[in-house]
Amino acid sequence: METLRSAVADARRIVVKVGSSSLTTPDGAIDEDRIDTLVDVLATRRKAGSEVVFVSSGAIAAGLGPLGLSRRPRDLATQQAAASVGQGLLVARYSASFHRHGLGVGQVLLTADDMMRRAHHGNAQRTLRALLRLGVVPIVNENDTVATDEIRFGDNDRLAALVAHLVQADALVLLSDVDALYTGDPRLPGSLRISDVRSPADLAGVQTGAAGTKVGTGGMVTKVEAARIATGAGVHTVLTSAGAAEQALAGEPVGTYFHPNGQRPPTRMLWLAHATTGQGKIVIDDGAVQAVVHRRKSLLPAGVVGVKGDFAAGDPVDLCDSAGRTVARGLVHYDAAEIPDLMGRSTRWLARELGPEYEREIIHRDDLVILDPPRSETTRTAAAPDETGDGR
Ligand SMILES: Nc1ncnc2c1ncn2[C@@H]1O[C@H](COP(=O)(O)OP(=O)(O)O)[C@@H](O)[C@H]1O
Ligand SMILES: N[C@@H](CCC(=O)OP(=O)(O)O)C(=O)O
Repeated sequence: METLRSAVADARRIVVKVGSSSLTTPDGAIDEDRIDTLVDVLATRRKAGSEVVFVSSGAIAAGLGPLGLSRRPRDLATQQAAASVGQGLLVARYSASFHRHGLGVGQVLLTADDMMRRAHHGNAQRTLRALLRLGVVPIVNENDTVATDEIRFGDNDRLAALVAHLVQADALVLLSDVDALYTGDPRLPGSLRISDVRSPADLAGVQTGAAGTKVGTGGMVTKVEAARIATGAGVHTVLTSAGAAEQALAGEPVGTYFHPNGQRPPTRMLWLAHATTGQGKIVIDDGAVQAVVHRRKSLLPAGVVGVKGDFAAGDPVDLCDSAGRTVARGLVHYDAAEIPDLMGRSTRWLARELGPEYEREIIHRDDLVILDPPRSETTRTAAAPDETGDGR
């Protein structure tokens, strides 16, 4: 059944993401022909009246050639340097390519850390809306030069899903070097194309491997996760190859179509759940699990039984139950070093003994997101391949 694919063709606001492998040549240069072909499709859609937000990877890959590097570097600083060189070249190329159609572009670089903080989140949303209103095509990437290992996405698939939610897009199209999701690694015999995913149950038994090239990062794992985030927020999602972009945007039965299956939750909470990594852990007792998870209350010092890691007030931290499962994530109001003196105490006692400023919650409920189902490990899923990664 392909009928809902027409929603992609009809989408008034659409996010299109393209991966590094579809934009650059194996020797680390920008593939100008492929960029022009893709831009032709996006520009045509824009001129037909839809608002298009373009999430493009490829900064690191495009910086490799000019820096004389043959592979994605191992260390973060050199990756960031490559991104700094490549991002400028990439956007210059896009700018020239969209200019052929009389369209302007605007560069938008985001960090996960920024997006979950209320003020920054609002700024990014306003800027993207203004760009769309002005008829410009926003070109989004992670702000690689400032994102550190702890806080960065690494892959752009989840970033695209969260941007789709941020701009309230109707559809998300993920373009890669593979034409669809397969039941297993498409390079292996016997793997079959999956044309529709209606719910997570349709993914049972599907083998999603790591990146297939030396420049891509997330592989299918992050694309499927991105589709889950987007469809869970009501966004129609298609995964296919960059070469099939035109057909995908036209609602034709190419690639894999992920049916929307949820409502839009508050955007900032989505970023907190999917874009951040807990900078430490706070262990809470069973009563606090009940209060926070089931009754959606703030976390008070009385329910805290342990603290791990070295975080500062304002950081995202994971809340763990006594079995060690991460049940929630939130922006903490205290430094890690302050918490041992507070835990187990009532806020009234703390205010009396330490002063009124200690009457505040450990995490306010407005800054808390419940992780359902609970996670046994931290959320990072995408590990960037380095010089030891397998190239093709
Ligand atoms: N089940 C699967 N279905 C499709 N592709 C898969 C699957 N498992 C692993 N892959 C690999 O994932 C790769 C795409 O991921 P990646 O290299 O990160 O792309 P991009 O740079 O476009 O983000 C494909 O080239 C393919 O080899
Ligand atoms: N922000 C990075 C994205 C890294 C990356 O390789 O992402 P992807 O190709 O989408 O798996 C860049 O522009 O190089």
